[in-house]
Amino acid sequence: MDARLLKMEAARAALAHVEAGMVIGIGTGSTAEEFIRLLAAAVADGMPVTGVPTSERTAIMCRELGIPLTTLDDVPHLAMTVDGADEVDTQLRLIKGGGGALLREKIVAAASDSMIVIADETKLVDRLGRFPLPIEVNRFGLAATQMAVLKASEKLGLSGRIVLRMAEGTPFLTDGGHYILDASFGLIHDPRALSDALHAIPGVVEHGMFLDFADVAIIAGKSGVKTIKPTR
Ligand SMILES: O=C[C@H](O)[C@H](O)[C@H](O)COP(=O)(O)O
Repeated sequence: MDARLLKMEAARAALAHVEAGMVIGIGTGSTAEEFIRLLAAAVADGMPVTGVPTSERTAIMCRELGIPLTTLDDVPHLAMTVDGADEVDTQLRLIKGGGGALLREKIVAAASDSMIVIADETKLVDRLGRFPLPIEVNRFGLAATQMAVLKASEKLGLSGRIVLRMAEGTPFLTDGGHYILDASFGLIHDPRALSDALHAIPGVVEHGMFLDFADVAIIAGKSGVKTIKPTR
């Protein structure tokens, strides 16, 4: 079964959690886009649902497909958010931000009663860190922030390349107008310590580790769809 079909299966299972009248967060990325297509079909069939998009890219797709949208300014508390991930570990800690949407995704997830993660089985890992960690940083003082990230990670015994994400020859800009540093630290032994260290750096806007966010992960694999809940 190809990856797209698996993503669709996970998205289909997530749609079963959506109830009429809900306002839900809508994630970003290729897996979230499978969910958006299915949600749009449900809306076209008369299901009253409103979405809060986690990126401009998601907003554009939702509008094109006729999903009604609102913002956290109008609805600051959501029933749930459905989103993909770059990595999911056994405790349902995530790495997100491969598409650069991590900040809005985290804000929306934090405003939601529950976060449902949808992914194909290639995203499941024993320990986070195979996927480079996206770190969203303010454009001001980039080199100083990059050095501070390096020093903080070295203190935690992590090493690896930290590179500025580029897009078509220029630095990639997030929806919030920030840069992304992609940090290839390798396996992250203590995600909480790294999270705290990154949050202590003034130029760091947010990082892509989602710790204690996901309530359910719906993982589609060759042998079927399974639902994982955190052990915390
Ligand atoms: O910034 C992007 C998001 O965090 C995505 O949810 C994540 O990168 C997974 O994307 P995909 O479903 O395309 O693998």
